[in-house]
Amino acid sequence: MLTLTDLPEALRQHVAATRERVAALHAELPRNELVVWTAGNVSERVPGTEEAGLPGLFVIKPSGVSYDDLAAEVMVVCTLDGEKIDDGTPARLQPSSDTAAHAYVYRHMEHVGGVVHTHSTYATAWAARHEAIPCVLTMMADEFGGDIPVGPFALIGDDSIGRGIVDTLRESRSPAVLMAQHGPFTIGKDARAAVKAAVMCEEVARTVHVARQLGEVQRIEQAHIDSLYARYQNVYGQGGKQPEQQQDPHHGEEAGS
Ligand SMILES: O=C(CO)[C@@H](O)[C@@H](O)COP(=O)(O)O
Repeated sequence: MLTLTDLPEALRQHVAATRERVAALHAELPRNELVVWTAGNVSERVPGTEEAGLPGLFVIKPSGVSYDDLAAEVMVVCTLDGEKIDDGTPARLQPSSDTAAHAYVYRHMEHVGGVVHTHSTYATAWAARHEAIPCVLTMMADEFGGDIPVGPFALIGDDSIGRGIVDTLRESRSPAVLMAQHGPFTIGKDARAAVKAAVMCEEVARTVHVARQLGEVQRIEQAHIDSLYARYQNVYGQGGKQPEQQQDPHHGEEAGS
């Protein structure tokens, strides 16, 4: 078993910083009303392992622990096979029950640095119906680049959920997938981006549901979706990229391709 204290100092510092980020980001789940009790989790890939010639690692919350108690020192460090390393936490402290799903995503989507899972009400209601959320809002085009897809029903406990997430998201620009009759999983370049996608996923799930109560909704034309997505992903905010820097952040290709 890999032992944290045996790792190079630089990597130990990366692990410590990742633990701090993942612990802090878990507070965003109840703050944004995405979870009840402990029903949600955040993980982030530890940077620098490849450079050190070591196996990939990621940090995830311990299973079933209250968000009030999720300090950095109880964040669990796992290999990309989902195995807990000797990370300084008590041996009895088990990683999230979704660790296998997060690990599968990290093994099969190298550009992904963060994964989030919630059971947020409106997104989970769409998942209960096995129904993709149609791209009828500019905010959906901005953040999801189209519809939010549905993934297959899969039981927890092996690679089934992770495989369903990856197989679905590989066919979509969306950073969110609604796993049928379970709930949303989101990805991002880091854990913060994945938490943002989870917040936006619940927001648009609610808005589109309300709109459909009022009447028919109409999907935005694909050309407009592509244009909105390219702008938001590459120009929005303070970090506007120059044309040569622009790419699709979820898939590493040219935006809009
Ligand atoms: O849906 C499930 C369990 O069925 C989990 O996603 C949820 O309860 C969160 O579990 P963890 O506390 O992360 O182990």
